Amino acid sequence: MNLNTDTTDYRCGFVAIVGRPNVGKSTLMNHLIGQKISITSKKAQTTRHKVTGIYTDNTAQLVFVDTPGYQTYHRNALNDRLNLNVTETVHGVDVVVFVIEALRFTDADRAVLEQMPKNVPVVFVVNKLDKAKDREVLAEFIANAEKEYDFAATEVVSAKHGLRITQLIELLKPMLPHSEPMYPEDMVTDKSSRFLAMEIVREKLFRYLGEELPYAMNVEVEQFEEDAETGMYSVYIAVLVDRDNQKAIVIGKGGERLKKISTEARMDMEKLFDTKVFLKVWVKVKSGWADDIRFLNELGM
Ligand SMILES: Nc1nc2c(ncn2[C@@H]2O[C@H](COP(=O)(O)OP(=O)(O)OP(=O)(O)O)[C@@H](O)[C@H]2O)c(=O)[nH]1
Repeated sequence: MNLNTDTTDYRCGFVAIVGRPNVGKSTLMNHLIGQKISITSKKAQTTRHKVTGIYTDNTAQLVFVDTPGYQTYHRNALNDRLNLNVTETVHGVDVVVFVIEALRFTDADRAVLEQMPKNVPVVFVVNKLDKAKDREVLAEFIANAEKEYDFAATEVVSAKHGLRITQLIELLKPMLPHSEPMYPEDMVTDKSSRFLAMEIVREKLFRYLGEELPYAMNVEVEQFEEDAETGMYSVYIAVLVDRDNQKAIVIGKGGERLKKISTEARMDMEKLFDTKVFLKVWVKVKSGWADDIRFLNELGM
């Protein structure tokens, strides 16, 4: 791409994607930037870290910050930290994208809206358009939902099916300040490979553990090395759980589950990093960690 960034017309700014768990924020961001960097799962509350995705074209650069789902139950140190993260993220951005599911506007959605700063435009994005077959019902739903907040604009999309994503980008552009791009044009994230490797393993854990997955679980990169000669990566990742029986669940019968998780994670990493990857994943027991603020700090959360 040849960027014509010396004109004063170029726009660049920060966009926060917010919404209650499971409305499709991560899926939306993946489509917005055209690459899978934020993890998605059928289960709620999978995004624990702020992930930055960057979209660049000839007229604008949109820097997306993905926020963890807003959760009002299960209060512990970890969730307090998550909620703090949402509030911190929406301050200091140029536009907020508030995502809901088509035909569902719940109290949890309202709770997220209540955190919006008054001086930042909020774009209302109705996701899962594919689930709203009756267009008249959808129009009525949107008209009612628009009464809940003074939105700057409204857009309907299907993140999963990649519908109307371009329209959303075009809608957001004029809301950003005139500025040169902040990041190089070929950059899609400012997260390190180390972080991305961890996110990939977390995604596989959520995918393969289903309902058995305890929320009190985290993933830690113990070692991440690139061979200077071959370019091959060696990645050592620990999965931290609360109890021995949870460790057994993650490992699975005869080690089958952990093997599947590791193999798929390695394949995803090889695609993303465009090199061969040696990956070792193991499970460690760490009791009570979800309530240990100092430990959260050590994890960089
Ligand atoms: N039918 C349909 N499903 C979707 C759409 N977008 C996302 N989903 C599904 O909704 C579920 C949740 O998507 P995520 O992107 O993980 O949601 P999230 O808001 O990031 O969730 P948290 O990380 O829990 O905050 C996944 O199963 C997605 O495949 C869509 O446009 N249509």
